Amino acid sequence: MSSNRQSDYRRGGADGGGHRDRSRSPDRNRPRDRDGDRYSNNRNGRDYRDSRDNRDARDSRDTRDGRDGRDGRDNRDSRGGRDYYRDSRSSREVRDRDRSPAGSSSRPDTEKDSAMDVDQGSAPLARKVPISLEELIKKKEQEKQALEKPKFLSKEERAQLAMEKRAKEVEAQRKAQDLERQQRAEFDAKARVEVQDNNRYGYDSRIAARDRSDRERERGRDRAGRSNGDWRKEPANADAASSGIVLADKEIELVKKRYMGIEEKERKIRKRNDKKFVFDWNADDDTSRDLNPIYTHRHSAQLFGRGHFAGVDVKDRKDRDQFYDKLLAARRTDAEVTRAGELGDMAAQKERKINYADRHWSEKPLDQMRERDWRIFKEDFNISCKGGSIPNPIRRWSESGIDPKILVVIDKVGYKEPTPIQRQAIPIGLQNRDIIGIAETGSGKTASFLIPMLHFIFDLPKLNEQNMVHGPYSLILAPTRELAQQIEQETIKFAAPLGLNCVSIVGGHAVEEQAFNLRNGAEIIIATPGRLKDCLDRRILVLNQCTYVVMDEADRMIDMGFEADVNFILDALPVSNLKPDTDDAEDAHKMTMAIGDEPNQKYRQTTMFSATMPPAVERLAKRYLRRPAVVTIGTAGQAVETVEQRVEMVTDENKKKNRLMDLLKGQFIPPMIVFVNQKKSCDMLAKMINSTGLRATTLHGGKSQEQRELALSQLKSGKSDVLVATDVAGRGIDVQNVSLVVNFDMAKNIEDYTHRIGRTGRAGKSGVAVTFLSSYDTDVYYDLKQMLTKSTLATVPAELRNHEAAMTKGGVGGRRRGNDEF
Ligand SMILES: Nc1ncnc2c1ncn2[C@@H]1O[C@H](COP(=O)(O)OP(=O)(O)OP(=O)(O)O)[C@@H](O)[C@H]1O
Repeated sequence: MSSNRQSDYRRGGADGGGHRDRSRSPDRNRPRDRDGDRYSNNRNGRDYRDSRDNRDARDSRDTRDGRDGRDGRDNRDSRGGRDYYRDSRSSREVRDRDRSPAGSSSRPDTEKDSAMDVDQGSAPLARKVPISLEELIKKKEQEKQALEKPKFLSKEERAQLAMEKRAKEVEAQRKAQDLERQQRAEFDAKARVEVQDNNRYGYDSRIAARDRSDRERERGRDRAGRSNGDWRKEPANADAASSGIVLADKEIELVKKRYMGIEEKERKIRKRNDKKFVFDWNADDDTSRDLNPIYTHRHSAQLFGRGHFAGVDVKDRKDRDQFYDKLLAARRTDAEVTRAGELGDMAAQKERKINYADRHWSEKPLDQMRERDWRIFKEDFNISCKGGSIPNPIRRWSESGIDPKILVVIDKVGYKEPTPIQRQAIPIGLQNRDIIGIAETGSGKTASFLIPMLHFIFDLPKLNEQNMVHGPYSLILAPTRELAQQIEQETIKFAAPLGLNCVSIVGGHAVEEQAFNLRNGAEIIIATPGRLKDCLDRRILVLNQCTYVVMDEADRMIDMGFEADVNFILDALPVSNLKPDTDDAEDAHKMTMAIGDEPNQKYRQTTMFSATMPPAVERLAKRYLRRPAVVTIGTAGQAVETVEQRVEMVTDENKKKNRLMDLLKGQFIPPMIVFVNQKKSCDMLAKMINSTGLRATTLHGGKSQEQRELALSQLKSGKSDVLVATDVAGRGIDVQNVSLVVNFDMAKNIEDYTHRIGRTGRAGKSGVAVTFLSSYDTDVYYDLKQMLTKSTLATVPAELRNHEAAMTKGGVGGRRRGNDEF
């Protein structure tokens, strides 16, 4: 071994002993360069690359060999002057490694080192002397200091260390895997043997599975008993538990979240108008599950028997209730039982009483009707009234207090139930009070004044030779001949069976003829103002004993310029029976009594009825009516709700005609009425309609009375399909079952419009009214718009709704004919 060393020395020359060692060392002991290549085995040692590692290695060798003539201390100094330090222990390891192949010394490292250092520092190898104690201590001290110095590793060294560490880890992992693989292989082999055995002995795999699950559960319970007693948690932790780690649910969730990337629910951002309370924590943030024991022992519903609600056994509950009932009953004394019975009876009686008192008015006898019932009753029929003490309305004809003979007639006529206006106006009329009655078209106003009038006349002495010369007992004024005649027909229906005589005095007929009709006297006269005035003027008729006056469609009479005539007629009435303008006029008792000593003398009763009551009528009312009761059904002046109002904007005359024909030949069933504003338009349209196959007839002021009466009777009898008329037929004309009214020309004012469309939808039946509206009708745009808006069966066309003239009362572009003009 020493000869080897020597030869190495020789061969190495100036390269030094370090090089000798290297040549002998196996490859793995060679230092590596930065790329990991091993340095070449350079013989002369001069070709070493000038890498830091090489320099380190060379330095360390030079230091040991002392060939460069410098002592070890210098070397150490020079080493210390470099920008890095080597761990003294590492140095020793390197030295040991270099020396170990030589195996020349068995001395402890420290000794060797000391010896070498002494050799290197002071003398050549031959003069080796033992190291002194001081030096040894000094050396130890130096080494200790060196150890305490901070150590800095180069990047390569750090990489080397990391590589070694990783290699160790990989090795450990590989070993663990090998072990696991081996265990599994053993387990599989064992399981195969077991399965073979089981099959051999017919062991059912399902039983095996069940046993296995039983065992699992048992194990779970044991474990749960040890921990917190919640064995249901165990399966979730089974894997962890098998590895000796029991994780809480929360921890498992966190682990999952970390490794499986469970998405965090986004926190709700509270909006301004959102719910009042928005909690800014998630359900997951609730820690009560971990901390509160209530969650560890959750309650599960206990169900008893089939069909019972969770946790409630109905039968059991019933039994228990019965038990307590029996117990309470047994404890009660006889006196208590009797008292309880009495109290129960009293309560039941009280309830019956309340229920009885609260019955609907239709279930109560008249004498049990309370103020509240009458209020409800009036609301039910939309009745409103004002003016003094108003009697209660009529619920049934039988309760009305009307003379039974009249009731028989009413029944014969076929009026089963009174209409709303009849319910309120008749009892007021029977009290001999003055009335203003306003109700929609076709609502039975005629009977409202006829029935009290007949009742009134019944109290008066029968007309005979002596008293008939003083004229009729009652007078009905109507604006048009047709209406007067219609009222006459209606009156005859009631009066004739009662033995009362009625005569109409209207224009168009010879005065002589009417005088002839009056020859036998008449309790009731129905007249138009003009002709009646004529008759009064001519002394054909006197009104000396007339005590009941009706002005039907009073507003129309004024509208037609009859106000002066009406005044003349009313002034012709006797003044002796005028009501006083005091509270007595509202006193029913005083008003029904005879005046003074005259047994047949009664106060004059004056009534006015219409569907519309414009302010001008009030002037008339103030002059001739005494403390009238005003009865209104629904809203004054409103069109009847049974009429569907349609408005079409058609200006062009030809288009209007075409549209009219479309309507007449459409879905509507005759009779139908077409209103125009001019007489000539009536004839022209009737001709056109006749040419299409429909039968049309006309009614206007230019026709003879016979022609007018014929036209109306033809329409009523069904001989004509269409009546083309002016406003002459607009008021009060009652033709049954008119299905369609067409305003070919819009009426001049809203009142006329209301009466025109009221020819259909009468007596509770339904009808349609179509109105052609043009730019010439702006005067009525506003009122029409208001009326359509109020109706539930009408729609306002956009052209009308947005029209300038419909925005303000009176419209634009023309002056509205005001009521005060008359
Ligand atoms: N109580 C009633 N029961 C059944 N039908 C009735 C009743 N009262 C009136 N009528 C009928 O109703 C229709 C309309 O009656 P009426 O002509 O008196 O109405 P109106 O209110 O005077 O109408 P307008 O305002 O158009 O003159 C008539 O055919 C009449 O016979």
